[in-house]
Amino acid sequence: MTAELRPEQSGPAAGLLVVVAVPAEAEAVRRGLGEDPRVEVLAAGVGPAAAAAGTAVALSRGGFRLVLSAGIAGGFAPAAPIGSLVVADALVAADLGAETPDGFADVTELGFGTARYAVPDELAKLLAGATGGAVGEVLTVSTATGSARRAERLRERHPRALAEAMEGFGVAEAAARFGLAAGELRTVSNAVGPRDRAAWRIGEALAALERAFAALPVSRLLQEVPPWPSR
Ligand SMILES: O=C(O)c1cccc(C(=O)CC[C@H]2O[C@@H](n3cnc4c(=O)[nH]cnc43)[C@H](O)[C@@H]2O)c1
Repeated sequence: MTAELRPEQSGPAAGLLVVVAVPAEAEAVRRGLGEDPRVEVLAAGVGPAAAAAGTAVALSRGGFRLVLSAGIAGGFAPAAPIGSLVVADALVAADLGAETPDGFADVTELGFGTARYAVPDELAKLLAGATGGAVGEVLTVSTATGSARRAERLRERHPRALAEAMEGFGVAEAAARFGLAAGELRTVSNAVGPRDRAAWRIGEALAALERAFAALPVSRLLQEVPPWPSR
């Protein structure tokens, strides 16, 4: 079912929670999945804070074994062209930290916790095998990249990054509080870099998202992925 965020809602005993940002992404995911009572789809809002809050409220109702962050994303060309699909093997908070005289320092370097959640190998392999997606890091930012220079800095710091979005790390933080692994599945709507909304291909990315979820091996995901996140 596609859930709005209502804490009092007693959701189904779904095993898989799929968290997206906006209703258009939730509709694409649900079109791909069809009516599967084992899966709940939540449009939690844009950005890591909304994603974390929405995920935590949903998980507090119980019954979930696995969480996926999903939706459209910016791709780092040429590895992740527009319309392609990306499977995360790590969810990385790319702008959670501080500017220092020596450049950006993330929260881990500052001594304040984690900036990275690894995805269990079983999960990344199952998602990639079923969808054909490229496997690499997916960056989470609170401010979408809008320049070539920033895109270049992100690639220098994260050479395995394939995509940039705004929710995955928030989803993973909430999932970890409930002892659950989180993965991320993104379809590329635009290139990470200078702001060019005319170049965005949101419809193409939403169609690719629907196809990815039509191929999702829900039973295997729920049976074969370990419950604890690995960092
Ligand atoms: O108005 C702009 O120039 C602009 C540039 C990048 C992203 C946005 C968004 O409003 C993104 C909102 C939404 O979509 C995901 N997304 C898609 N592409 C990107 C991206 O290049 N960088 C970060 N997030 C992206 C994101 O997960 C949000 O849910 C506007």
